[in-house]
Amino acid sequence: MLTLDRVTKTFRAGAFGGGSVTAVDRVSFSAAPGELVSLIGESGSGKSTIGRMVLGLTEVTSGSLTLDGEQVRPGKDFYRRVQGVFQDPFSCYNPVFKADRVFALVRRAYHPGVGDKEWADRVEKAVRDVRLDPGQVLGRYPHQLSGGQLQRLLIARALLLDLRFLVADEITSMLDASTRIDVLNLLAGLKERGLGVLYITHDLSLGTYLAEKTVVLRNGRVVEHGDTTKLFANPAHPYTRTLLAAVPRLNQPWTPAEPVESCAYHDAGRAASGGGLHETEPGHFVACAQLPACGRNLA
Ligand SMILES: Nc1ncnc2c1ncn2[C@@H]1O[C@H](COP(=O)(O)OP(=O)(O)OP(=O)(O)O)[C@@H](O)[C@H]1O
Repeated sequence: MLTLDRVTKTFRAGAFGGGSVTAVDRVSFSAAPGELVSLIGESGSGKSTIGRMVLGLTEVTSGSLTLDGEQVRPGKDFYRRVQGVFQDPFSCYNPVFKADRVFALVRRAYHPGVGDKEWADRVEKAVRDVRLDPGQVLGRYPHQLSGGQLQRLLIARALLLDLRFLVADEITSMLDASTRIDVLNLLAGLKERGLGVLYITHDLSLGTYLAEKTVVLRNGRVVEHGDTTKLFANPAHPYTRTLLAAVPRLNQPWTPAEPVESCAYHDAGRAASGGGLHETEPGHFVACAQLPACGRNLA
């Protein structure tokens, strides 16, 4: 179980590091084994910073982030259980080495005692598990493989570890529509094996496809979270409603949501109960309970 409890990340920013940016502000949610949690928000809302903290790549400034009750401690044992897959699969491979060198690196680091035949069998199984034909992909250089194939090889690489949790950060944004669905189906298969997944995306429609839970972020804060079906059927926060209404149209520029942070109730709500989230229905939480007041800014 991944648990974030009021996790905050502040970066130093500005000339000589004099200023600071709060990229993530008291974010709380959890992801159980076999559950996919979709983290949605526009650019700069803090999604990747959360993903990086879960992966132990960025330190938490305050709050608690635990996996199965233990604080995230980057190291070999941790990365056996937690892995990340990112947007640009090409950047994860060294172009001068064959793509399946990523498997050899896993073997060297985590399974040095496994014999050649057994390792080859494990690699073949992992590659088949991500619906690739080993004969078609092994022994090839990255430029000889498609983005979708490379992305799937990275997931296969993760499967060779005792994986409990996967952070998938915009993994489908560089893929064409049909490959995107293939990769999403793959994530669905991983969930069925009991893997927890944090699925980071700015694409609402992809978020709903697989996620049990959705967390909507804005400027580093959770504005709404909960059961995906409930949240999409009955979005309570004006920002979520704006996101849902903002389906791109060919002849219309996308209009970003108006600020709602000035809403007095929003701040009062936060003060009232720490995280400030109000349960609008069982399993559905919103950052601001006096919604019409917030909505005023969006009217
Ligand atoms: N290392 C850093 N130093 C200073 N500020 C940072 C750093 N990393 C991120 N930020 C800031 O934190 C905020 C959140 O960034 P983050 O990359 O988490 O957003 P995001 O939602 O993932 O955006 P995108 O969808 O564009 O990737 C931004 O304002 C960003 O400029």
